[in-house]
Amino acid sequence: MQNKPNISFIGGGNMATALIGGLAGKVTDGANIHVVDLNPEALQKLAQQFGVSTAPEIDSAISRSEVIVLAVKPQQMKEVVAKLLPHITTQLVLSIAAGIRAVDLARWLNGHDAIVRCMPNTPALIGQGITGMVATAGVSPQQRATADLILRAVGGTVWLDDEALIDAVTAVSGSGPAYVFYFIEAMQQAAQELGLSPQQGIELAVATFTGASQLAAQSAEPVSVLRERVTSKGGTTYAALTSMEDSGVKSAIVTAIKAAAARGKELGDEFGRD
Ligand SMILES: NC(=O)C1=CN([C@@H]2O[C@H](COP(=O)(O)OP(=O)(O)OC[C@H]3O[C@@H](n4cnc5c(N)ncnc54)[C@H](O)[C@@H]3O)[C@@H](O)[C@H]2O)C=CC1
Ligand SMILES: O=C(O)[C@@H]1CCC=N1
Repeated sequence: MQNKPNISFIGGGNMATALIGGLAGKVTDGANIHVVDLNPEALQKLAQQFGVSTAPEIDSAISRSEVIVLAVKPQQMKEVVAKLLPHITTQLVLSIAAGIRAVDLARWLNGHDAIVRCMPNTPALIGQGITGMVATAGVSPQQRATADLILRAVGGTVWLDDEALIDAVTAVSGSGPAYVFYFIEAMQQAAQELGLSPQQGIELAVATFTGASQLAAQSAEPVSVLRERVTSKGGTTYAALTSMEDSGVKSAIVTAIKAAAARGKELGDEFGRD
Protein backbone atom coordinates (compact mmCIF):
# COMPACT_ATOMS: atom_id res chain seq x y z
CA MET A 1 0.00 0.00 0.00
CA GLN A 2 1.23 3.47 -0.88
CA ASN A 3 2.28 5.47 2.14
CA LYS A 4 0.37 8.58 1.11
CA PRO A 5 -1.26 7.83 -2.23
CA ASN A 6 -1.72 10.41 -4.99
CA ILE A 7 -5.41 10.33 -5.82
CA SER A 8 -7.32 12.08 -8.62
CA PHE A 9 -11.06 12.59 -8.52
CA ILE A 10 -13.03 13.07 -11.74
CA GLY A 11 -16.14 14.80 -10.43
CA GLY A 12 -16.04 16.86 -7.23
CA GLY A 13 -19.71 16.65 -6.18
CA ASN A 14 -21.42 15.25 -3.08
CA MET A 15 -19.89 11.80 -2.91
CA ALA A 16 -16.41 12.99 -3.95
CA THR A 17 -16.52 15.73 -1.31
CA ALA A 18 -17.46 13.14 1.34
CA LEU A 19 -14.53 10.92 0.31
CA ILE A 20 -12.07 13.83 0.14
CA GLY A 21 -13.22 14.95 3.61
CA GLY A 22 -12.40 11.49 4.95
CA LEU A 23 -9.05 11.26 3.16
CA ALA A 24 -7.45 14.72 3.34
CA GLY A 25 -5.03 15.10 6.21
CA LYS A 26 -5.67 11.49 7.32
CA VAL A 27 -5.05 8.89 4.62
CA THR A 28 -3.10 11.31 2.44
CA ASP A 29 -2.20 15.00 2.31
CA GLY A 30 -4.66 17.37 0.66
CA ALA A 31 -1.81 18.32 -1.69
CA ASN A 32 -1.75 14.71 -2.95
CA ILE A 33 -5.37 14.97 -4.05
CA HIS A 34 -6.30 16.38 -7.47
CA VAL A 35 -9.91 17.14 -8.42
CA VAL A 36 -11.30 17.68 -11.91
CA ASP A 37 -14.78 19.20 -12.20
CA LEU A 38 -16.57 21.45 -14.68
CA ASN A 39 -17.97 23.53 -11.84
CA PRO A 40 -15.47 26.22 -10.69
CA GLU A 41 -17.36 26.89 -7.44
CA ALA A 42 -17.16 23.23 -6.40
CA LEU A 43 -13.41 23.28 -7.13
CA GLN A 44 -12.84 26.51 -5.19
CA LYS A 45 -14.63 25.12 -2.13
CA LEU A 46 -12.64 21.87 -2.20
CA ALA A 47 -9.33 23.74 -2.63
CA GLN A 48 -10.12 26.08 0.28
CA GLN A 49 -11.41 23.38 2.59
CA PHE A 50 -8.90 20.60 1.95
CA GLY A 51 -5.91 22.15 0.12
CA VAL A 52 -6.41 19.94 -2.94
CA SER A 53 -5.20 20.91 -6.43
CA THR A 54 -7.92 21.38 -9.03
CA ALA A 55 -8.52 21.58 -12.77
CA PRO A 56 -11.59 22.33 -14.90
CA GLU A 57 -10.79 19.43 -17.23
CA ILE A 58 -8.78 16.24 -17.33
CA ASP A 59 -5.08 17.16 -17.38
CA SER A 60 -1.63 15.60 -17.08
CA ALA A 61 -1.79 15.52 -13.24
CA ILE A 62 -3.93 12.40 -13.70
CA SER A 63 -0.92 10.54 -15.13
CA ARG A 64 0.94 11.05 -11.83
CA SER A 65 -1.87 9.58 -9.68
CA GLU A 66 -1.86 6.03 -8.39
CA VAL A 67 -5.63 6.08 -8.07
CA ILE A 68 -8.31 7.70 -10.24
CA VAL A 69 -11.74 7.94 -8.60
CA LEU A 70 -14.60 8.23 -11.10
CA ALA A 71 -17.27 10.24 -9.29
CA VAL A 72 -19.43 11.75 -12.05
CA LYS A 73 -23.03 10.74 -12.74
CA PRO A 74 -23.42 7.50 -14.72
CA GLN A 75 -24.73 9.42 -17.77
CA GLN A 76 -21.49 11.46 -17.95
CA MET A 77 -19.17 8.50 -17.50
CA LYS A 78 -18.57 7.38 -21.07
CA GLU A 79 -17.60 10.89 -22.22
CA VAL A 80 -15.33 11.38 -19.18
CA VAL A 81 -13.63 8.02 -19.65
CA ALA A 82 -12.89 8.83 -23.31
CA LYS A 83 -11.02 11.98 -22.20
CA LEU A 84 -9.21 9.98 -19.52
CA LEU A 85 -7.91 7.35 -21.91
CA PRO A 86 -4.66 9.14 -22.98
CA HIS A 87 -3.66 9.46 -19.31
CA ILE A 88 -4.23 5.85 -18.29
CA THR A 89 -1.25 3.60 -17.64
CA THR A 90 -1.21 1.36 -14.55
CA GLN A 91 -3.44 3.42 -12.24
CA LEU A 92 -6.14 1.85 -10.13
CA VAL A 93 -9.50 3.09 -11.45
CA LEU A 94 -12.10 3.23 -8.73
CA SER A 95 -15.68 3.88 -9.86
CA ILE A 96 -18.49 4.83 -7.52
CA ALA A 97 -21.07 5.24 -10.31
CA ALA A 98 -24.33 3.33 -9.99
CA GLY A 99 -25.17 0.85 -12.74
CA ILE A 100 -21.95 0.94 -14.77
CA ARG A 101 -20.25 -2.44 -14.88
CA ALA A 102 -16.49 -2.89 -14.62
CA VAL A 103 -16.50 -4.78 -17.90
CA ASP A 104 -17.96 -1.73 -19.69
CA LEU A 105 -15.51 0.66 -18.02
CA ALA A 106 -12.71 -1.71 -19.07
CA ARG A 107 -14.03 -1.72 -22.64
CA TRP A 108 -14.24 2.11 -22.71
CA LEU A 109 -10.69 2.19 -21.27
CA ASN A 110 -9.26 -0.02 -24.04
CA GLY A 111 -9.05 -3.14 -21.86
CA HIS A 112 -7.59 -1.52 -18.71
CA ASP A 113 -8.05 -4.18 -16.04
CA ALA A 114 -7.29 -2.55 -12.70
CA ILE A 115 -10.80 -1.46 -11.78
CA VAL A 116 -12.60 -1.50 -8.44
CA ARG A 117 -16.33 -0.87 -8.62
CA CYS A 118 -17.85 0.53 -5.43
CA MET A 119 -21.33 1.29 -4.18
CA PRO A 120 -21.16 3.73 -1.25
CA ASN A 121 -24.11 5.53 0.37
CA THR A 122 -24.79 9.08 1.51
CA PRO A 123 -24.08 8.59 5.25
CA ALA A 124 -20.48 8.71 3.93
CA LEU A 125 -21.05 12.48 4.19
CA ILE A 126 -20.75 12.12 7.98
CA GLY A 127 -18.22 9.26 7.96
CA GLN A 128 -20.96 6.66 8.59
CA GLY A 129 -21.20 5.13 5.12
CA ILE A 130 -21.12 1.51 4.07
CA THR A 131 -19.68 0.50 0.70
CA GLY A 132 -19.96 -2.72 -1.29
CA MET A 133 -16.87 -3.27 -3.48
CA VAL A 134 -15.65 -5.66 -6.13
CA ALA A 135 -12.30 -5.85 -7.93
CA THR A 136 -11.49 -6.97 -11.48
CA ALA A 137 -8.83 -9.63 -12.06
CA GLY A 138 -6.09 -7.09 -12.83
CA VAL A 139 -6.28 -5.37 -9.41
CA SER A 140 -3.16 -6.18 -7.36
CA PRO A 141 -3.45 -6.98 -3.62
CA GLN A 142 -1.77 -3.63 -2.95
CA GLN A 143 -4.33 -1.76 -5.08
CA ARG A 144 -7.14 -3.64 -3.36
CA ALA A 145 -5.79 -2.53 0.01
CA THR A 146 -5.57 1.07 -1.25
CA ALA A 147 -9.18 0.94 -2.48
CA ASP A 148 -10.28 -0.41 0.89
CA LEU A 149 -8.35 2.35 2.70
CA ILE A 150 -10.03 5.03 0.55
CA LEU A 151 -13.59 3.83 1.20
CA ARG A 152 -12.87 3.10 4.86
CA ALA A 153 -12.14 6.81 5.22
CA VAL A 154 -15.94 7.32 5.15
CA GLY A 155 -17.26 4.17 6.85
CA GLY A 156 -17.25 0.38 6.48
CA THR A 157 -16.55 -1.81 3.45
CA VAL A 158 -17.98 -5.14 2.30
CA TRP A 159 -16.04 -6.94 -0.46
CA LEU A 160 -17.89 -9.09 -3.00
CA ASP A 161 -16.53 -11.88 -5.18
CA ASP A 162 -19.23 -11.53 -7.80
CA GLU A 163 -19.94 -8.16 -9.44
CA ALA A 164 -23.58 -9.15 -10.09
CA LEU A 165 -24.15 -8.76 -6.34
CA ILE A 166 -23.45 -5.03 -6.60
CA ASP A 167 -27.08 -4.68 -7.76
CA ALA A 168 -28.16 -6.21 -4.43
CA VAL A 169 -25.84 -3.88 -2.50
CA THR A 170 -27.17 -0.89 -4.45
CA ALA A 171 -30.74 -1.96 -3.62
CA VAL A 172 -30.08 -2.56 0.09
CA SER A 173 -27.53 0.03 1.23
CA GLY A 174 -26.88 2.34 -1.76
CA SER A 175 -30.54 3.33 -2.02
CA GLY A 176 -31.23 2.29 1.60
CA PRO A 177 -30.88 5.71 3.25
CA ALA A 178 -33.90 6.83 1.18
CA TYR A 179 -36.04 4.01 2.65
CA VAL A 180 -35.02 5.01 6.15
CA PHE A 181 -35.87 8.66 5.45
CA TYR A 182 -39.23 7.52 4.03
CA PHE A 183 -39.97 5.58 7.22
CA ILE A 184 -38.95 8.56 9.33
CA GLU A 185 -41.29 10.77 7.27
CA ALA A 186 -44.14 8.32 7.94
CA MET A 187 -43.39 8.33 11.67
CA GLN A 188 -43.29 12.13 11.66
CA GLN A 189 -46.62 12.30 9.82
CA ALA A 190 -48.20 9.91 12.33
CA ALA A 191 -46.77 11.93 15.23
CA GLN A 192 -48.39 15.09 13.85
CA GLU A 193 -51.73 13.37 13.21
CA LEU A 194 -51.60 12.23 16.85
CA GLY A 195 -51.13 15.82 18.06
CA LEU A 196 -47.35 16.22 18.40
CA SER A 197 -45.60 19.19 16.75
CA PRO A 198 -43.45 18.63 13.60
CA GLN A 199 -40.34 19.36 15.70
CA GLN A 200 -41.34 16.88 18.40
CA GLY A 201 -42.22 14.28 15.73
CA ILE A 202 -38.88 14.51 13.92
CA GLU A 203 -36.90 14.50 17.17
CA LEU A 204 -38.70 11.38 18.43
CA ALA A 205 -38.50 9.54 15.08
CA VAL A 206 -34.83 10.28 14.34
CA ALA A 207 -33.68 9.48 17.89
CA THR A 208 -35.63 6.22 17.73
CA PHE A 209 -33.88 5.24 14.48
CA THR A 210 -30.46 6.20 15.81
CA GLY A 211 -31.00 4.40 19.12
CA ALA A 212 -32.50 1.25 17.58
CA SER A 213 -29.74 1.08 14.91
CA GLN A 214 -27.03 1.44 17.53
CA LEU A 215 -28.71 -1.20 19.68
CA ALA A 216 -28.87 -3.60 16.71
CA ALA A 217 -25.22 -2.87 15.84
CA GLN A 218 -24.03 -3.48 19.40
CA SER A 219 -26.22 -6.47 20.21
CA ALA A 220 -25.10 -10.07 19.75
CA GLU A 221 -28.74 -11.09 19.35
CA PRO A 222 -30.68 -11.19 16.07
CA VAL A 223 -32.78 -8.10 15.34
CA SER A 224 -35.92 -10.27 15.50
CA VAL A 225 -35.17 -10.89 19.21
CA LEU A 226 -34.70 -7.17 19.80
CA ARG A 227 -38.05 -6.58 18.08
CA GLU A 228 -39.80 -9.22 20.20
CA ARG A 229 -38.39 -7.61 23.34
CA VAL A 230 -40.29 -4.38 22.53
CA THR A 231 -43.47 -6.27 21.72
CA SER A 232 -45.54 -7.10 24.82
CA LYS A 233 -48.33 -9.54 24.05
CA GLY A 234 -51.54 -7.54 23.64
CA GLY A 235 -49.65 -4.27 24.02
CA THR A 236 -49.16 -1.20 21.82
CA THR A 237 -46.27 -2.50 19.67
CA TYR A 238 -48.21 -5.69 19.07
CA ALA A 239 -51.11 -3.59 17.78
CA ALA A 240 -48.81 -1.69 15.40
CA LEU A 241 -46.90 -4.72 14.09
CA THR A 242 -50.13 -6.69 13.59
CA SER A 243 -51.47 -3.77 11.57
CA MET A 244 -48.23 -3.68 9.50
CA GLU A 245 -48.38 -7.44 8.86
CA ASP A 246 -52.07 -7.17 7.86
CA SER A 247 -51.11 -4.41 5.39
CA GLY A 248 -48.23 -6.49 3.99
CA VAL A 249 -45.60 -3.89 4.91
CA LYS A 250 -42.68 -6.32 5.18
CA SER A 251 -43.39 -8.07 1.90
CA ALA A 252 -43.92 -4.67 0.22
CA ILE A 253 -40.45 -3.60 1.43
CA VAL A 254 -38.88 -6.83 0.15
CA THR A 255 -40.61 -6.36 -3.23
CA ALA A 256 -39.44 -2.72 -3.38
CA ILE A 257 -35.80 -3.64 -2.71
CA LYS A 258 -35.97 -6.31 -5.40
CA ALA A 259 -37.32 -3.64 -7.79
CA ALA A 260 -34.27 -1.48 -7.01
CA ALA A 261 -31.95 -4.42 -7.72
CA ALA A 262 -33.77 -5.12 -11.00
CA ARG A 263 -33.40 -1.45 -11.99
CA GLY A 264 -29.67 -1.63 -11.18
CA LYS A 265 -29.31 -4.62 -13.51
CA GLU A 266 -31.35 -2.85 -16.18
CA LEU A 267 -29.09 0.24 -15.96
CA GLY A 268 -26.05 -2.04 -16.29
CA ASP A 269 -27.59 -3.60 -19.40
CA GLU A 270 -28.32 -0.14 -20.86
CA PHE A 271 -24.72 1.05 -20.41
CA GLY A 272 -23.52 -2.34 -21.64
CA ARG A 273 -25.02 -1.55 -25.03
CA ASP A 274 -23.10 1.76 -25.35
N1 LIG B 1 -25.99 10.05 -4.23
C1 LIG B 1 -25.98 8.78 -3.82
O1 LIG B 1 -26.75 8.31 -2.93
C2 LIG B 1 -24.98 7.85 -4.41
C3 LIG B 1 -24.31 8.19 -5.56
N2 LIG B 1 -23.42 7.31 -6.13
C4 LIG B 1 -22.74 7.64 -7.37
O2 LIG B 1 -21.79 8.65 -7.14
C5 LIG B 1 -21.57 9.38 -8.35
C6 LIG B 1 -21.56 10.87 -8.03
O3 LIG B 1 -22.80 11.20 -7.44
P1 LIG B 1 -22.98 12.56 -6.63
O4 LIG B 1 -21.71 12.95 -5.98
O5 LIG B 1 -24.23 12.38 -5.84
O6 LIG B 1 -23.27 13.57 -7.86
P2 LIG B 1 -22.98 15.15 -7.97
O7 LIG B 1 -23.88 15.66 -9.04
O8 LIG B 1 -23.01 15.79 -6.63
O9 LIG B 1 -21.46 15.20 -8.49
C7 LIG B 1 -21.08 14.98 -9.81
C8 LIG B 1 -20.05 16.03 -10.19
O10 LIG B 1 -19.53 15.73 -11.48
C9 LIG B 1 -19.26 16.96 -12.14
N3 LIG B 1 -19.15 16.71 -13.58
C10 LIG B 1 -20.14 16.53 -14.48
N4 LIG B 1 -19.63 16.31 -15.71
C11 LIG B 1 -18.30 16.34 -15.58
C12 LIG B 1 -17.21 16.19 -16.48
N5 LIG B 1 -17.42 15.95 -17.78
N6 LIG B 1 -15.94 16.29 -16.00
C13 LIG B 1 -15.74 16.53 -14.69
N7 LIG B 1 -16.72 16.70 -13.78
C14 LIG B 1 -17.97 16.60 -14.22
C15 LIG B 1 -20.40 17.85 -11.74
O11 LIG B 1 -20.08 19.23 -11.91
C16 LIG B 1 -20.61 17.46 -10.27
O12 LIG B 1 -19.87 18.30 -9.39
C17 LIG B 1 -22.71 8.98 -9.31
O13 LIG B 1 -22.18 8.17 -10.35
C18 LIG B 1 -23.66 8.18 -8.45
O14 LIG B 1 -24.25 7.10 -9.17
C19 LIG B 1 -23.11 6.13 -5.52
C20 LIG B 1 -23.72 5.78 -4.36
C21 LIG B 1 -24.73 6.59 -3.72
O1 LIG C 1 -30.78 6.08 -6.97
C1 LIG C 1 -29.73 5.81 -7.55
O2 LIG C 1 -29.75 5.39 -8.72
C2 LIG C 1 -28.41 5.97 -6.83
C3 LIG C 1 -27.74 4.66 -6.60
C4 LIG C 1 -27.77 4.43 -5.13
C5 LIG C 1 -28.28 5.67 -4.60
N1 LIG C 1 -28.59 6.52 -5.51
